[in-house]
Amino acid sequence: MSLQSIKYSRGSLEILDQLLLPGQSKYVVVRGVEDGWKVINKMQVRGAPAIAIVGCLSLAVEINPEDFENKKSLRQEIEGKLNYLVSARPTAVNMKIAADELITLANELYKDEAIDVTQMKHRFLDATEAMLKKDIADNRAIGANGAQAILQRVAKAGKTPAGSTGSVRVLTHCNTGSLATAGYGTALGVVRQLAELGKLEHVYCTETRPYNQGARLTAYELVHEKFPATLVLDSMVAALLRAKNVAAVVVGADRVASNGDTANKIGTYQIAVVAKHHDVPFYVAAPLTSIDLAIPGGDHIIIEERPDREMTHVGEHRIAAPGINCWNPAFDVTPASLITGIITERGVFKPAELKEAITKLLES
Ligand SMILES: CSC[C@H]1O[C@H](OP(=O)(O)O)[C@H](O)[C@@H]1O
Repeated sequence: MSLQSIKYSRGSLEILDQLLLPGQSKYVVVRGVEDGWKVINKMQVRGAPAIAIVGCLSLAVEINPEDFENKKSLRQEIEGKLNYLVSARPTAVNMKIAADELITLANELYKDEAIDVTQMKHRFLDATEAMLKKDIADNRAIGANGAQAILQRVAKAGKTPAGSTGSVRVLTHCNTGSLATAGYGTALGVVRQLAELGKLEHVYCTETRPYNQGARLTAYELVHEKFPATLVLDSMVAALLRAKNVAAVVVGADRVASNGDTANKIGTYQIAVVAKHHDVPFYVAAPLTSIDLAIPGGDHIIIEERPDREMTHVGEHRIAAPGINCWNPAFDVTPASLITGIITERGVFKPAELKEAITKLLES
């Protein structure tokens, strides 16, 4: 049983094939950008941060053995291949942000006359490899910030925590753990931190149809960690919040707009509506690399639509009547008005504060 979604050393990249989990734990070799695009598009690896890291590392393993004639050809290769990788899946912004940052780096290295083409390549490889450690560090900070925010919210609301130790029950959706990142996770990182503090009474995870990230991946992580956890159907969320004294909902994000509207796995929006109805705080956990200040609101986010077969079949077994039409958006947008706070590695922000706060952080 492995929770390591990405295995990398310079010149070698493998990803855990998440289409086979939980039945099989099998790694797939990624030899270059074409392989990287395919494993992302097929969702053998998925999760906004993991998509960006695997995409960029697939370019790293491709260019590592190559001897480029000059800096211009290397720069052109980097820009062209990164922009191609962005097309693998349109909704998560992390790959686009990583591509833009690495293209900017390549342009700076290209202009720096003190650096030759070999040094330029190695500086670029260093930058792509740094993403792995940074993501894990960011996730641990998200976990700490999120756990503190939830515990303070519960205490302030005067709600009786479920457990005698002041521990809380939380609900999460989809998979936002080690299998969606370089490790530890975002929303599941908050769950891990609550557990490390001895404050996790119980965690509920939704199955998250049709890819079943919750039933197949989050449940896999929670069992691996031996957390007190229960799988629920997507259709059970209203009954759960009514009956089980859930203190907070914490989910991930694929793209957060500058006003706080958030695109996340399909089903997130209706969970937020139900949480509002039951006065349960609803948190989004996301690194700054998931925040897109270039767009004003959620209506500007492209929502990926996936193949009908992902709905009509479970593996090779057909579960829907042949001939029925399907609508299979992979994400929906939760309006900022339904979001209590956006948990990042640099702090927890109300949606209305987000743009100004992140702008200041990025400027500093
Ligand atoms: C930290 S993962 C963020 C996000 O990505 C997942 O989508 P997918 O499984 O389609 O890649 C899900 O929306 C998670 O919340």
